[in-house]
Amino acid sequence: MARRDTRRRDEPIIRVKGLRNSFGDAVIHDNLDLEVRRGEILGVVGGSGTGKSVLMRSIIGLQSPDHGEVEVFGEPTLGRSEHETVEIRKRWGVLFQGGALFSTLTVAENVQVPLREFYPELDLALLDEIASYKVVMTGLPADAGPKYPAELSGGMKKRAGLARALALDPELLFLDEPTAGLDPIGAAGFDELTRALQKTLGLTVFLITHDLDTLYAICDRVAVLADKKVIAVGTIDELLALDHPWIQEYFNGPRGRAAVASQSAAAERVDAADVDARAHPTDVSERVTGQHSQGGLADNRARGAAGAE
Ligand SMILES: Nc1ncnc2c1ncn2[C@@H]1O[C@H](COP(=O)(O)OP(=O)(O)OP(=O)(O)O)[C@@H](O)[C@H]1O
Repeated sequence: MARRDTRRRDEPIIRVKGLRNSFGDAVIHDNLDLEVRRGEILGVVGGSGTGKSVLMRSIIGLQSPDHGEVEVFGEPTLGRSEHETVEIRKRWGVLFQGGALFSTLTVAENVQVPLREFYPELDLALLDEIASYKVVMTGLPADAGPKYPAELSGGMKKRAGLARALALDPELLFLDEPTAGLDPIGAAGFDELTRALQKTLGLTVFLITHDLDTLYAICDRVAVLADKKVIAVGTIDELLALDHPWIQEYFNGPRGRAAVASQSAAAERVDAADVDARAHPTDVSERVTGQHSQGGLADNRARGAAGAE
């Protein structure tokens, strides 16, 4: 599924311009602009109901905005048929809130859904092989493939959803609140996995989250939704320099401060782990599953979460 992309590396992968969404009289977005750069993890934050999921749905074509422009990989997506956007949709993967697995399908069958949709010519043996690979890649045990979602923990469901999102070897990954409902260790493990996948596979990640630890641990930039638009995009330090009440309260409140403390401690551990990793290099699959190093950040997030309470 290798593709040749002739676009310049510094062009945005997602460009949203003048977006407006409403439901009846309720205007959710008005003149919203956003650009997501190639290779970054962009965190998307905002109060509940500010329209983070509606924004993601507008980008991936599940929501028809009133007006505006959306380009993904340099191609417009709004107002085009499923058939016209098929080549674009093959290049992204989506993890919806809660995993959104089909409950009547096994984990492996869930992973195979996008493969069957976009590559109906693949035979069963190859589908099974790809599904097994994606399952292991997301840190699930190899025997998770034949299990049904009801047999999985919350964290395993998220990983299974991620395995499905990665089925088509996407360049762009959409994650909607991936750590919601996970305990601190599970959440830290998922963050590490996301970062390892992004680095190893060269992914661009659009990540909706309320989780401050996630923002500090893995996001390159953060976009803030408020007042029906993206009011600011930048690194957390850049956002902290802005005099906006919601931004100040969000990042400088008790949970924000706890996340900073936890992240500083984690960074020291990661530095130490990097030195160790250079001395004892591991192979790519181990790096992607993140299984060899899950302890460090998880321990610190647990301390951060405890400190935030
Ligand atoms: N299909 C729909 N019909 C009517 N209203 C909708 C629909 N989808 C979303 N909304 C409304 O749009 C607003 C934004 O919803 P959205 O799910 O994008 O918020 P969010 O920022 O992701 O919130 P949260 O952080 O709580 O998940 C909410 O008021 C929601 O009720």
